Amino acid sequence: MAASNAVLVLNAGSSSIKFGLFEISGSEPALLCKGLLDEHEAKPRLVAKSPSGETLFETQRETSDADGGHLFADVLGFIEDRFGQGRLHAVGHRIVHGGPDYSGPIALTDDVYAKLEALTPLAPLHQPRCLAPVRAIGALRPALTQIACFDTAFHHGLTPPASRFAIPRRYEAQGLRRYGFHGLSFEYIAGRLAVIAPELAARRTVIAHLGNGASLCALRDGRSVDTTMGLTPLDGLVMGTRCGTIDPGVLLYMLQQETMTVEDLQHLLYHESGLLGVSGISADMRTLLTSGEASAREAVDLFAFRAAQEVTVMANTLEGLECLVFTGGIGEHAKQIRSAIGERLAWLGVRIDAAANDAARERINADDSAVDVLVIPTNEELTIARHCAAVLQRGCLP
Ligand SMILES: Nc1ncnc2c1ncn2[C@@H]1O[C@H](COP(=O)(O)OP(=O)(O)O)[C@@H](O)[C@H]1O
Ligand SMILES: CC(=O)OP(=O)(O)O
Ligand SMILES: [Mg+2]
Repeated sequence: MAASNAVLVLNAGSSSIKFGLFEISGSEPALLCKGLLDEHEAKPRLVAKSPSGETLFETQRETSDADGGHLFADVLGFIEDRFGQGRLHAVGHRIVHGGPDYSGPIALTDDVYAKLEALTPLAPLHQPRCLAPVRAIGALRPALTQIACFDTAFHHGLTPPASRFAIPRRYEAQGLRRYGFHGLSFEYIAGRLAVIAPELAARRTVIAHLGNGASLCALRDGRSVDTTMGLTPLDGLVMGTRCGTIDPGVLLYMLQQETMTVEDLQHLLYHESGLLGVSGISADMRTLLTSGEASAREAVDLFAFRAAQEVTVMANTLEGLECLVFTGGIGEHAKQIRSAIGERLAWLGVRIDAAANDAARERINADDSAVDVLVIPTNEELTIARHCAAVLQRGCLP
């Protein structure tokens, strides 16, 4: 029987479920394979690749099931066939909202699960997608340990005024505050920055995680001191289908003048707004960048305008800007977006080198830039695997 030393990591985002299988016997988790579970398609699909990107396994279901359970059965079956029965020791999950109670990873019990499920209204696009695999895997392999790793945990130390909303104080006592998200990505980037550019580790840094969801983190001495998402992952930047920061009067208008229900309004803000709403074409940055339509250009322009605007808000919290890091699907791959944001920040001394940006080099600032500008691919799965290894080593199991 194989040594039971592997952890399956599931990273359920708003537009995809990424997975990674890691061996956790050494000092750093080692990737065994990675892949994608695509349950959005009419025919749900699983693709597994080797660490170098060669396809190891691919399967497609003829029909979709409500909770994607078939795909989790497929991924567990693949792992057991390829890496040995009994090899899998635990499953680590990205859980988007940890609420006020969780400042670090925790083993999932029925009690923890119930608390996380109760947070669904604060992340309606994400929390059900993050929790569905927990339930499916619990039903398929009840003996497997499951561990929750939170997007909110990295921002847990945020303090007023950054964490505070200007509403009556009694609501803060009920937990209405800025939580922040994408923390597993920001944590990875903070750690990576300390390795690849230790001279920048103490600099005033803004990390721009630009993916289907998008947010910024103001980083001081490796810790989050401000972020653009708030109580929910709806705040801050323009996103694929989310509006980001908006005049709250618009919401009142929708409820009163458009006589929308709360459900309609939630759908409008989470699913119909952002790049999709403004372009009327797509939520996908790749599609918009190649479209010739004026509305696509305008959506892209608004995305970059708002991102640059919010970088200055983060720089204000940091009392300066010395380092800017791009990550996430758009941050890593869309050179046009990096250069558009850089141009809008020229007055802060940001200068991007066109050739370095085109080649997506790790460092893309020009020599005369007052701000170091880097592109660092994120790795939320590795962060989750590290947390799982720590939880398992501490023996903090249910
Ligand atoms: N080569 C590319 N050029 C422009 N945009 C890209 C490219 N590759 C991915 N993207 C964009 O990245 C976004 C998805 O980011 P990602 O971080 O993978 O999403 P998620 O939030 O689901 O994890 C999409 O808008 C996609 O169009
Ligand atoms: C929190 C969030 O917005 O996540 P994603 O980018 O996966 O949508
Ligand atoms: Mg993501």
